[in-house]
Amino acid sequence: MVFSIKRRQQDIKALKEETLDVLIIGGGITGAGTALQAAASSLKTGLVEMQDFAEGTSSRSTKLVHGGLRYLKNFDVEVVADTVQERAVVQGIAPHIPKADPMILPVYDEPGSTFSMFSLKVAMDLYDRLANVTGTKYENYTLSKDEVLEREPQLKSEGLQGAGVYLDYRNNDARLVIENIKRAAEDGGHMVSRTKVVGILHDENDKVCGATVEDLLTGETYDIKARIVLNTTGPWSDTIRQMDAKSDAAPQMRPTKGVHLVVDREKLQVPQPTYFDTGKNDGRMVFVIPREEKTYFGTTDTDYKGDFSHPKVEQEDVDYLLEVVNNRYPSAGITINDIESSWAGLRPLISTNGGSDYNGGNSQPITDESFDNVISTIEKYQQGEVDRITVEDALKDIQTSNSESEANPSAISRGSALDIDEDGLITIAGGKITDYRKMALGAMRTVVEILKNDFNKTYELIDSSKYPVSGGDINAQEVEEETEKLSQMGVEKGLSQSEALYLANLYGSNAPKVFALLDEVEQIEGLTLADSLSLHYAMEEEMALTPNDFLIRRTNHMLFMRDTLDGIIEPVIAEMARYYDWTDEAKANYTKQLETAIAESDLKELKGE
Ligand SMILES: Cc1cc2nc3c(=O)[nH]c(=O)nc-3n(C[C@H](O)[C@H](O)[C@H](O)COP(=O)(O)OP(=O)(O)OC[C@H]3O[C@@H](n4cnc5c(N)ncnc54)[C@H](O)[C@@H]3O)c2cc1C
Ligand SMILES: O=P(O)(O)OC[C@H](O)CO
Repeated sequence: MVFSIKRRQQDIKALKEETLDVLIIGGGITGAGTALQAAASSLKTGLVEMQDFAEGTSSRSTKLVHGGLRYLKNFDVEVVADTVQERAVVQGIAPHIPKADPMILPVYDEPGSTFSMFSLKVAMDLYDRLANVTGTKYENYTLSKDEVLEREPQLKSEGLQGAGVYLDYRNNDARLVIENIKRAAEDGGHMVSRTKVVGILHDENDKVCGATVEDLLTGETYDIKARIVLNTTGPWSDTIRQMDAKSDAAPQMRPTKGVHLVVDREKLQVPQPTYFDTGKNDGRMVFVIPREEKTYFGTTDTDYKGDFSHPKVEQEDVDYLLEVVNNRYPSAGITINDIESSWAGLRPLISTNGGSDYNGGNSQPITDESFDNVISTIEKYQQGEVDRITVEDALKDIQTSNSESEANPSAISRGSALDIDEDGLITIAGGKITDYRKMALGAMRTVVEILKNDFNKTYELIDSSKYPVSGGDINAQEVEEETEKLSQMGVEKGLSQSEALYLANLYGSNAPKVFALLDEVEQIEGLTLADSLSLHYAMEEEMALTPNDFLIRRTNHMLFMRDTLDGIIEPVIAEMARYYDWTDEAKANYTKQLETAIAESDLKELKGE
């Protein structure tokens, strides 16, 4: 399958001429996952994305596939139940992407601790039980204070009580999006980036029947006709609904900004993903995660009102995260000058989502007393000391705290909501990357029901829990062995072992297609052979239209390989200019765009450089 600028032109032609079953607005993980299920189920499917695929929130996450252990404190059990169970499903359909990587959660005796050692153990047991991890090699366990310090000698020992260790997964968020998009395209979906919805179309009955879009590469606008329009624009969800003149939906989104900073691993050595309270009694927890030869940490969680396409890292974000991390790792002494790269993203939170209802509830966070009472009651129930009624009574007696959630974004549920407006526009917003498939399934069930009832068109949905994304056709139980075998195919084609393994890890079952490019692609001067192949694969099979697309979202060069980035900018731009036959002006514009992105990621302005 070719997924290049040539395919883009074919898809645009089809979008102008066909009436789609479903038009999806937004090419982040929610839209991509929905498009995969729609196209795989043979619906006439189109998706338009105004930026690059995943350029919104879905490339700016903490890059975990996780259940959100801390959400249990808000008693968001349904969100945790859905997400923690989905981890294994996502790993099963995209085995080359999420990787099991147990999280260590140190507990300190300080005001506002999310967990005590006791409640942490019960929460981890609940977490494992919800995900059927109990009794497996990844079952949770606790560590004494000394055992924690043995693993993490840089960690602050004062007040440390011990730690819990429980299963979660690290993820490549942007790659998960593009592999969903590629699979949808392979199955006949028309997936078009740099195409912005600028209007919603209605029929004579004031029902939504498509959208007007602008091709941001050519400036052309055209109409796309569709039986159903699905709004999966995350933080922009209200913007789309407000664009719809027939929609009377009240705004529901409460986007909050989250920032991550990256330092060299030598600066901050953690053996595995580490997750702890900020120590500021603010209801926040922060991750510190090893990735390639770096360590990244985050996040903040602050209400945001700026340009959704361009959330920036501000001084107060840096100050906050440095204070938290230097407090937990006193010997690290990290300063802004140690920061090599960074990113900021917007959570698509739903403001009414205060608590446990997975699809948009409205309870508030519960008091510590209620939380501890429920935890101890569950513990007694598990020991057989009390019956189910007692547990149910404890749940019924939950007292919610004087609602802090107006002030505290971290107390807002990470659940999602699916809304259908009067004119038929469907919006699915909120949620997380981890439960994207379930969110998409919820949307697709609604879509096929409407197609059947209103258009007499019947479709059977595929089982998306077993339908691999592009690159996911490898045995999920033997990822390492299969990746090793794939890499050997690269070695046989002349790649070094390390380059072949790098490409096999990145592309999964698509790696042989990348290796096959060796028959037609010469090593580009200034690039490794692996990067030469990767760049051509990104342009021919992953719709990488700009240097930023390749260096930030198709690979980790910008964020986690900053040391070598400067040396490859020139040859990457030159090869893309040649491949796309850019004018000098276009080449200058893309160069400027990349320089700006790098300067922002480096925090050049904040460093006073
Ligand atoms: C700091 C942070 C950390 C997080 N960490 C994690 C994590 O580790 N694990 C996890 O599971 N979740 C995490 N999340 C949550 C997760 O990232 C989001 O829930 C998810 O990415 C939202 O995806 P989406 O597709 O709904 O939105 P987006 O990814 O934002 O996609 C919406 C898309 O719509 C496009 N769009 C908007 N308007 C238009 C228009 N008019 N026309 C065409 N296209 C348009 C935008 O360009 C954008 O690409 C985190 C979020 C943040 C902010
Ligand atoms: O939404 P939060 O506060 O759990 O933060 C997101 C994490 O960084 C990873 O999901």
